Amino acid sequence: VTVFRIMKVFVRSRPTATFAQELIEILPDGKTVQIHQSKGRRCGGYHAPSSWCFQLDGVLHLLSQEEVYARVGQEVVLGALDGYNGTVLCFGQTGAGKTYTMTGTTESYRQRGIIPRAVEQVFQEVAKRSDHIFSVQLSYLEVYNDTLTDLLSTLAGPQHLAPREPGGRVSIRGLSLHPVQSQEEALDLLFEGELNRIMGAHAMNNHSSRSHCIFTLHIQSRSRSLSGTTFLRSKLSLVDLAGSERLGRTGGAGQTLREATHINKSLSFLEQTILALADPRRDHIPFRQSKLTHALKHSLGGNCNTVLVANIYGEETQMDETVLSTLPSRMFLRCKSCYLKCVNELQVNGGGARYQPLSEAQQAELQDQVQRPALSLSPLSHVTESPALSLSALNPCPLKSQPCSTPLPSACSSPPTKAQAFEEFKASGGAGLHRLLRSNKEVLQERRALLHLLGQELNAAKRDIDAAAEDVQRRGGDSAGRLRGSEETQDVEEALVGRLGALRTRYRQHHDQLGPARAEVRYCQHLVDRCRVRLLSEFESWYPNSLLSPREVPEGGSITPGLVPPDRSPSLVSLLHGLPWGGGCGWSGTHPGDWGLVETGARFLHHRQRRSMVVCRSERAVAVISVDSETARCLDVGLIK
Ligand SMILES: Nc1ncnc2c1ncn2[C@@H]1O[C@H](COP(=O)(O)OP(=O)(O)OP(=O)(O)O)[C@@H](O)[C@H]1O
Repeated sequence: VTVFRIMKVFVRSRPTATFAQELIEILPDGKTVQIHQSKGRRCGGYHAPSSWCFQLDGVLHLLSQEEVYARVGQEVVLGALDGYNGTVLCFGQTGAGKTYTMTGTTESYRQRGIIPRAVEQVFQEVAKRSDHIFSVQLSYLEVYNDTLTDLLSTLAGPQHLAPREPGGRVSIRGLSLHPVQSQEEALDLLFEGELNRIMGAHAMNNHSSRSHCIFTLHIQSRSRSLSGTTFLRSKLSLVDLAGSERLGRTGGAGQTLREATHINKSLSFLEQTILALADPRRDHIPFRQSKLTHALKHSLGGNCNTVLVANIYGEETQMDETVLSTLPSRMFLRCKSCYLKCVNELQVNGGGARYQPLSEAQQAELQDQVQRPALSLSPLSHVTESPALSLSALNPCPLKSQPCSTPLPSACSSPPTKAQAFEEFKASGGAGLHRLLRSNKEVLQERRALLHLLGQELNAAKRDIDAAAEDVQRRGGDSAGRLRGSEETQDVEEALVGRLGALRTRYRQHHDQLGPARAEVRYCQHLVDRCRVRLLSEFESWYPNSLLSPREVPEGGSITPGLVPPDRSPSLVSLLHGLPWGGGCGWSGTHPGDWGLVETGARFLHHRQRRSMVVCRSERAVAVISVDSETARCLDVGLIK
């Protein structure tokens, strides 16, 4: 019978200024949540009880990343180093903080999540447990629309493909395993995978939050002293599940609907699998129902420490999603240490949310999945084939001539170069990201300076040790020749030896700080790289849109500020020349079909139906001009001084 070694369930709430404390009540024991619903409110096709009470292993409300890790991650990591599989799994609605919990934000080192902290702890423990030989390998897998992608397949260098062992510990054929010797190496791979995920998401229409991600450390250890002891093997799986959403809520069609269907189906299968594992009467566990559950085989049942973190977004508008999709999921209800008592009406309602019955087509697809042979991995071709997100992408577009710097009415057919457009982007749509990049760079510089200082101190300590050791040696020689046995000599020697000991301790302390400091610099460097890639990739999607003609933009669609249609130029030019600051606010495109950038800070705001709004700014005033797009007549000018 498969049982969980330890199963814990936590709820983590994302902080919000409008936390619905009337509806979500956290009891003082820190382990109980009561959800209150207005009576008779219908949720998902059944009458919800008016009040639900969840008893958990902990409610992580307004806790820092460090505190969350201490409650959620530490024990699982220690278990993994002792040879027990461990899994931490975040689930919950979109935007509730799963990725924040698992990986953390790009904003600061302090806000790093469970994965980087677990990596840090693993290597700290490995260093401590010097009586054992450890080897650590790493894999990073993404499951999107029931397709598996190896997020580290792009890496050159030493890597192993996961073997298909007869006993079947690793069952995903083709998944690359990367040996890692240190925290830094492991974090490198984490960031590499994240980068691939971001770039893949960019290439594939931003599905980053629509995929499940499994970051796994494969740990193997053996005692150094006991010969003949067997290797202990364990897997530490850190799982960031795609956001659960009800299909109706997403309101999507086509790809969005397909994604949502896949997500919900795979989450439903995961739930069934966990329920089956938690039920001692079950002898068959349906791991092969979906790629996600297959990939998590050995990371859930058996001798596994499993921690579920239900991320919730505690705003009133999110209540249905929180209550329906996250808390009363049956997985959540029946897990060993989590039981639910419905204060009022649970028995009447039979408890638990019900999933929609599967349609015939869905059943057929499932049948097909079940019968499909072993999983295969799709190569990450979309990543490598996507346009390179490097600075070369910012080279001026060949179609465009020199930037126009002459004020109108001189004709100039040059819309902004790509590099200029990038500057514009950094000041507008990408301003937040650009600020973040700058602040991350500052943090990086600070950490680098600290590391440098530490290195210098370490070198100084080393020099002092060498000098003191020489001194000890020299005096030892002297005393052997001349002063042997005198009390004074013994005192001096003792003092010297004491000093040497103190210097060595100082050296060791600095040395111990060096590893984490290096890792921190690496981490910050990666944050900077990641921000840079994000900025570039967002620019790449912004840039073509910024060249759209308002006539090509669907009604009500947004137009990137900065560009105005050239065939409106005569009226605009005269209009702009009529403004209080004269012709300083010119604009450049005049060729039909071409586009011009309004210079000197004038911006095209939006175009709706027949109206275009242009904002021009000078040092003295701001003008908002409304133009009829058909006749190019000025409809209205507003001046703000
Ligand atoms: N505990 C928290 N403290 C501070 N900010 C948070 C917290 N949880 C989430 N956030 C912020 O909320 C936003 C959404 O979080 P996140 O991306 O982690 O959600 P998610 O559940 O992973 O969403 P998705 O399912 O779409 O991937 C992010 O900007 C994140 O930084």
